[in-house]
Amino acid sequence: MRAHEAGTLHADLGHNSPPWLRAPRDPNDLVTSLWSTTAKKNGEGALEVGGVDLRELVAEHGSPAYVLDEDDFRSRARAFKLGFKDFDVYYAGKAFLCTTVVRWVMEEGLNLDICSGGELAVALRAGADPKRLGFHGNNKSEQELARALEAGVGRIIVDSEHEISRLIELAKERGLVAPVMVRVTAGVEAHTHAYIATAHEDQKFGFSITSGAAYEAVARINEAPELELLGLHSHIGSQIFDSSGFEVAAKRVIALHARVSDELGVDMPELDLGGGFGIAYTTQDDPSDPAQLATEMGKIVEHECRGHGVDVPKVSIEPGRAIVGPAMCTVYSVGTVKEVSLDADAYRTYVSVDGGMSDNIRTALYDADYSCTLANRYSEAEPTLARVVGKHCESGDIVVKDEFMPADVKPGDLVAVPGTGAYCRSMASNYNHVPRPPVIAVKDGQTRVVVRRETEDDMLALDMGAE
Ligand SMILES: Cc1ncc(COP(=O)(O)O)c(C=O)c1O
Ligand SMILES: N[C@@H](CCCC[NH3+])C(=O)O
Repeated sequence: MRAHEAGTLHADLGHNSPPWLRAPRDPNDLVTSLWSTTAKKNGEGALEVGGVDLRELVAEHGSPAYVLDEDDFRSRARAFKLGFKDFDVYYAGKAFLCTTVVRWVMEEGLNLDICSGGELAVALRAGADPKRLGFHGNNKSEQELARALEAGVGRIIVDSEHEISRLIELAKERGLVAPVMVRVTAGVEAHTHAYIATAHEDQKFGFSITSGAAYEAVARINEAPELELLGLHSHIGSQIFDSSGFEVAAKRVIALHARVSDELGVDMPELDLGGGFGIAYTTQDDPSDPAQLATEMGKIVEHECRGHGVDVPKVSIEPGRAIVGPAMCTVYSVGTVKEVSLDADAYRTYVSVDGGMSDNIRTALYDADYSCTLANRYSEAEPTLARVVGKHCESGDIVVKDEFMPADVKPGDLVAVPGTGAYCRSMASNYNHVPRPPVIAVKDGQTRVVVRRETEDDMLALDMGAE
């Protein structure tokens, strides 16, 4: 390994590294704001989460593994519940869902947002009260809708005229009344990656307020005896820090809410402003705390409702990432380390780990930034700018684009990546027939496997030609 002086590495890479990256004084230090609350380095420099030394966790359960800090998850859920005390809080299960998490969510007094028959099945298997479920999706099938109706799901968020027709038929056949919200598009350009923004006009979700489609959908639902109109639903996107997007969306949605009251004489009892609250993946992200968000959102809603002369409806939100994201980290084992020359003086250190884009697709898909730390030992070595990559057959198989790691990082070391709770296990794949890692809950020095590691037999079980 070439020797480097801390502080010169950034210059070495020139335009290949982000301008905000600075070599840390000590690459062993944990940037605690990026980690779950119980994460710390012990006397030997090994990472502990929930009182569990990750060296021991890997010795027992193997790597890679997602490590879920139960206390952290519960305290973030509770912070939303308490911060948004006048709201209903729906945990967005798409971020990460398993039966254990459904039970934690219910125990902490939150409701649950689901968006497929599969997520509904997990919620029901966990014993969730169906009334506390909100069912999303732009293309729910007849079977999914029928199952939701029969189970008694508390709200179905309708997203198209076809779905309204489908639901009327299904409810009529069953002699039921379906409680519905209307997903509207507020025409907001949220400041986030294009693939995770959902309130601009040119995308697949919702009924446009601007075009009049949202008003027409509401009027149609209001006329249908098989449907109970609960209210409007807006979700502007994900990983959002700038509250102006929420403000503009809330104004437009409440204006529609008021128009419905004026012209149809219907005071819809509810209003959902969605999720999307950003978390810190690197030191560049500065998230707001739930109480502050609640105050800001509550003020906007009240101000707008007062301005329109309508009663304030029961407001709900749907945070996913902000609850589970920081509660999990992924621990990997290093397999190979390589120095790659970029030009005359610059090079990059590639640290290959035993997972990659199959357990975290976000870097490849959204150009997302992550950070990491050496998790099994203290190192005296100086920091070197490294790129943590996976084991897949893609050059875009990157887990952490840029991070300063001790220059003596070597095969057999453990590397842990914080902030992997949301949209990592839930978006994991079997690419290259790599089995998906387990989710291991940690608390008070104990581990509990809440989702076991996938095996080759699990994968081969689907292969009808296998013996
Ligand atoms: C309708 C809806 N609600 C809630 C969420 C949760 O978003 P986040 O995990 O960013 O809070 C999403 C995902 O973006 C969503 O589509
Ligand atoms: N999957 C996205 C979030 C969008 C979720 C659903 N609307 C992410 O990883 O950031």
